[in-house]
Amino acid sequence: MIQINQLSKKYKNAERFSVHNLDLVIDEGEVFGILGPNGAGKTTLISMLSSLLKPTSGSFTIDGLSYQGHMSRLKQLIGIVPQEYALYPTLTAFENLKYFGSMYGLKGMELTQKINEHLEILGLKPFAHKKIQTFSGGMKRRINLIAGILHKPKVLFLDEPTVGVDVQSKNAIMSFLKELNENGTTILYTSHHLNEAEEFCSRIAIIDLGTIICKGKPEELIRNEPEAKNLEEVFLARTGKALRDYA
Ligand SMILES: Nc1ncnc2c1ncn2[C@@H]1O[C@H](COP(=O)(O)OP(=O)(O)OP(=O)(O)O)[C@@H](O)[C@H]1O
Repeated sequence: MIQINQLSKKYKNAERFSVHNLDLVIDEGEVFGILGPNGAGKTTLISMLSSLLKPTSGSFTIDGLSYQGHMSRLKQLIGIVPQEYALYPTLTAFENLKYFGSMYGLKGMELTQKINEHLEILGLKPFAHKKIQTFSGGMKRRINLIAGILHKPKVLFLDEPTVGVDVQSKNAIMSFLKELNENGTTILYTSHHLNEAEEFCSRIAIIDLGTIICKGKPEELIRNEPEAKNLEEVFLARTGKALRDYA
């Protein structure tokens, strides 16, 4: 479903590559987790795959399509839920979702129905006509998520979808994502919540300094790391305890 070949990104004036010669294959129907310390290159990788950022070198295909020459078909195929809110604070939840849906060619009754259906599932129906600026972080995360999936993408890219939300919002988001995956959406997701990733992902890659340092099923990674009892212990054993500050 996603084939990544020797993908690299070096930002202008940067001293080092943020993603370096990365190879990865993600199969249809997977929930694939990209984990790594701050600055490891997770957002850079997802932004390239989402066509938001141009690679320095290397290539990738999604469902057999490369971003060169297939941009509009690729955009229809993928959904993006970025780490930063992409919402307009002075518009209502409904107006925001109408805007995002229309960007993907949805309109009329079909769009209204889809918006209402998703607001209902994620517990936001009573707030449909309230402005986003009055929403809590958890509510904004759920709207951000709906904005990324209204067009029923085959592949969904999520950059830390549960950062800064309470347990209730986190549960609502995760059970929604599980259902999406069960209905056929392939998911690529980044998170710093290792327990969540251990439970949610079919496979995981731990990346550091822009390269993959290990990958596999969560249980395999734990089994292969001497003395590790969970993914957090694998993560620390593989990436070390030093702080990761670069600028
Ligand atoms: N626009 C940019 N210009 C220059 N360097 C950048 C830019 N964006 C990111 N970087 C650098 O690229 C590296 C990877 O950053 P990236 O945001 O992809 O990491 P990350 O794994 O998503 O981190 P986090 O967990 O903190 O979100 C970092 O060293 C960062 O400083």
